[in-house]
Amino acid sequence: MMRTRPLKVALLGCGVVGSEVARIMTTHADDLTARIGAPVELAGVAVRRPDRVREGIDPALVTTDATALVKRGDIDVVVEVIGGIEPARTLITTAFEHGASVVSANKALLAQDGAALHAAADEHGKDLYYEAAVAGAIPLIRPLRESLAGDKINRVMGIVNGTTNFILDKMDSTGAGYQEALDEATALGYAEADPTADVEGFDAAAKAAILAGIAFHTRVRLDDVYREGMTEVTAADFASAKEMGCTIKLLAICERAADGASVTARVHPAMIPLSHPLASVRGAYNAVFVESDAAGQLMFYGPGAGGSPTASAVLGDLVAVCRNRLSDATGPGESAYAALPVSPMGDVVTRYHISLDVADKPGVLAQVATVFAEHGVSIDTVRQQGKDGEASLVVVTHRASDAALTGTVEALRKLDTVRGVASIMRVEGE
Ligand SMILES: NC(=O)C1=CN([C@@H]2O[C@H](COP(=O)(O)OP(=O)(O)OC[C@H]3O[C@@H](n4cnc5c(N)ncnc54)[C@H](O)[C@@H]3O)[C@@H](O)[C@H]2O)C=CC1
Ligand SMILES: N[C@@H](CC=O)C(=O)O
Ligand code: NA
Repeated sequence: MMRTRPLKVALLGCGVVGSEVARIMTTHADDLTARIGAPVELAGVAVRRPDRVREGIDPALVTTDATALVKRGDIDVVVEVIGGIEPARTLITTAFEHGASVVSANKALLAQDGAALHAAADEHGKDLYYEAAVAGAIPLIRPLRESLAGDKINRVMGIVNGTTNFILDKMDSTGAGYQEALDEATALGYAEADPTADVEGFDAAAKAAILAGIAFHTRVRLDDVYREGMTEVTAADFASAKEMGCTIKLLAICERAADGASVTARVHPAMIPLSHPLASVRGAYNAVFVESDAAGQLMFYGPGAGGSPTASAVLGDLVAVCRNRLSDATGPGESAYAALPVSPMGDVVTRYHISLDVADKPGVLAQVATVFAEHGVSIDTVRQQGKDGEASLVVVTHRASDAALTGTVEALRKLDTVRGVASIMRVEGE
């Protein structure tokens, strides 16, 4: 049954993502009408700089008063793509209060205040959808929230930040410098307004918090996620990785503990075997592995950043929310019933690659091996090579807890024969 009265959409932000959302809404108008069951029209576009020309957008729709737009009372769906915490948070809750549902791409806000925003949506009987917030164009939120709702998810691991994957890929494959690769990613529209969010791991950590919350039916906030960025990754690290038959990726890893009684969420650079599918993820692409009891291992892959890919996810949510509005229904809200504790990073068990600068003299290797043994960390391989009268000692461990590894490294630093700890990197994907 086709409705003729259009559903009204308010677009907040017309930047990299918002401008693509507006473009697709226009170019795909007929298809959207057929798929939704009613026309959908842009009722207003909130911007910061009204003087800029926005191709394909009626200037009469452009306003700098986003608050007045969300308060109109006749808006069906607010699409929030301005980013940041405020005024986005207030605009979203105001939208719910004035009868609108919300589609957002704002992972920073959802990781920080997702529970409160879901509560506001529930209070007003409205939808809050955010497929675009994690892994760009890749359908991941809805499969986790809906398709796998009958399964028990145990692990979500992968590359969820396009900017850093673009940089690491450039550094590894072309020898490009860090800043050069970051500048290119920014020019291509991949990076956050402040790229520190990308390179210091905050963006990936926000996404990890969102993924863990949905996968484990537990509230996980940004502060619960262990976070390391990729700014310390060096050409020497890539060389070490190559010697191991690995490359380096910034990974988000969310896991249910073996006893199922707790969960962990972490973001950090890691060595990945070249034989692992994640090793071949290029540019700003993302790839995420999901492991669950019944489905086994699933892989999701696609563009993780960029205006058009992200707009694809926003439009998918817009169609779903519009359909819900027409049938006076809402989709699934927050599910946090399991309320599992989030364990600290020290409880995480994985493998480690440690590079030490040591004195090249008898007994050093035995000393180092004893420290590992004293902390219960089993050594898998050791490689030593002379370096200017000293030596470089590379140790790869078997699986050990992060707490045991931290204690080992602290003890190694105290040895007179250890000149320094050149690098520590986790080894994943084996
Ligand atoms: N760029 C990407 O590849 C992706 C971005 N996102 C998220 O989408 C959101 C938007 O990102 P981008 O489009 O890349 O950022 P952007 O900076 O290109 O666009 C944001 C726009 O919002 C405008 N704006 C800021 N405050 C405003 C206000 N109070 N009222 C009206 N307009 C305002 C800015 O002037 C800017 O034009 C962010 O939350 C980001 O994390 C999510 C996935 C991918
Ligand atoms: N800056 C983000 C944009 C998409 O979420 C990224 O690089 O992944
Ligand atoms: Na997505």
